[in-house]
Amino acid sequence: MNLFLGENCVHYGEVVQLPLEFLKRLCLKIQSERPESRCGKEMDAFSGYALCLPDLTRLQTYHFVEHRPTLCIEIKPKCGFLPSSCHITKKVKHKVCRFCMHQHLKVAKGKWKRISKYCPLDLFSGNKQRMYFALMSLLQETQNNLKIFKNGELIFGCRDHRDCVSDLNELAHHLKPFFFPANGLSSGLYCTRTVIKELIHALTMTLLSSSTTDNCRVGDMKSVTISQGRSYCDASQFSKELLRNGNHKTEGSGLPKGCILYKILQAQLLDMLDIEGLRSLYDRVEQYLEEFPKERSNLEIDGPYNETFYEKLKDLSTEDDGTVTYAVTKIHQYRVAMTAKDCSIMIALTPCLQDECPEQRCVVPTSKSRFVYSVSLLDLDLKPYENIPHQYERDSKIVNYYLKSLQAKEDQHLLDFYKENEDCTLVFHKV
Ligand SMILES: O=P(O)(O)O[C@@H]1[C@@H](OP(=O)(O)O)[C@H](OP(=O)(O)O)[C@H](O)[C@H](OP(=O)(O)O)[C@H]1OP(=O)(O)O
Ligand SMILES: Nc1ncnc2c1ncn2[C@@H]1O[C@H](COP(=O)(O)OP(=O)(O)OP(=O)(O)O)[C@@H](O)[C@H]1O
Repeated sequence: MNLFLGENCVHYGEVVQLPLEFLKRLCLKIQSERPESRCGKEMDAFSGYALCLPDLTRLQTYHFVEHRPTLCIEIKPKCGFLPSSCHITKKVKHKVCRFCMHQHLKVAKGKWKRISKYCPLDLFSGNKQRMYFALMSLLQETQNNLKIFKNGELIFGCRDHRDCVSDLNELAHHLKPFFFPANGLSSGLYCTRTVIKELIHALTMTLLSSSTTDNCRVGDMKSVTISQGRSYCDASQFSKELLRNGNHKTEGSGLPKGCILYKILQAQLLDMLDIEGLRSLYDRVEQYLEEFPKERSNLEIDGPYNETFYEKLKDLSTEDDGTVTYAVTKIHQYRVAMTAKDCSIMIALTPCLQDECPEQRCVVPTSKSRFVYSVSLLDLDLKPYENIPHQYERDSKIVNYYLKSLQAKEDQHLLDFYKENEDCTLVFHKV
């Protein structure tokens, strides 16, 4: 993932050995504090090893600001494009993004109370207006897509599904000293709006800023284009609003090459066949492994995830020659894409003075303040090969449920229409 996303934002951490007794106690402690939906997960307490990562809620670049107050915004942006694969069987997948469809199922299952107005395609559009709408929607309905930390402590967003702190006035109160250090802003609605606007501006700037100094190889790969697919989602509230106002063109200004959203999107786009196209390739590999189980390591299903592995990912052709090699390459690419679709961005911001920090590209100016920032990525462990059948089932569940709720909504509209027009409805009965 480092080669796709750049070493500046990827932290491998350090493998550390820990006493088994300590790990066992830690495991028990964590298990009792897990949100209900994650109780099925278990920490590996028997390996004796752990991964020690830096605290990514803190600034990762400049150490002279180490003791200053820090804000960190964690965003889990999810999948930022509409698939265009010819293997797709349900047309709706070309028009409505996975996140927006999934919202309906999540609300029905009780994972979240309300449908979010956030649409990843707005965030990944590179269009500042659409990005503003996306970030504002995240602030209004954080779900598990937005968290804000102050000095390493969670002050906004969900700790778990029952414990969701998302009072914008309270957030503005926390943010005011960062964005308006000299005060001068009265409190109340105006203040909240102004402070939140400043936060969104700072986030947009960091998400669009390009890093030129890392070893990211996105440029090495032929970039995967999304021109075949549309750049907006039919379910996005932003697009609907535009259409309602008679504007039929949803703009996507495009992302600057090298910015974090561009890199994540490029990695996501390695999913070129969609899970519907991938499923049969998975079956091909499974069948082969049944016959030749020892080949598993030669096919590098479980790594090592090194340069050779990375080189293989560069083959973007989608012409199936019927070989196991082709199937394995597409599976590897899919796993990288899925990882990029589920990772989180940590943006750390620390105030800095006018004459501090010579490298302007690491500074984001706001109306009354100035911040040094660092961008890091979390949750980059490659999604397992074994997940593929599960992904396939989940995909069809999401799409089917969405279609069902769409149909129910249409039926309701029709019913309401008939009710409203009851007086003048002529009904013919067969005699
Ligand atoms: O499939 P999705 O899009 O629901 O993503 C899952 C996430 O749900 P989300 O939609 O973000 O609320 C899900 O997030 P939560 O646990 O619900 O916060 C996990 O990140 C899951 O990954 P893994 O199986 O734990 O490795 C994610 O599963 P993968 O599909 O990435 O394996
Ligand atoms: N290095 C870090 N620095 C700061 N915060 C972190 C770091 N790692 C994780 N977190 C916080 O913890 C949350 C959960 O982390 P993560 O998603 O990596 O756990 P996980 O691997 O999904 O856990 P599990 O699968 O055991 O439930 C993140 O969303 C983030 O808020």
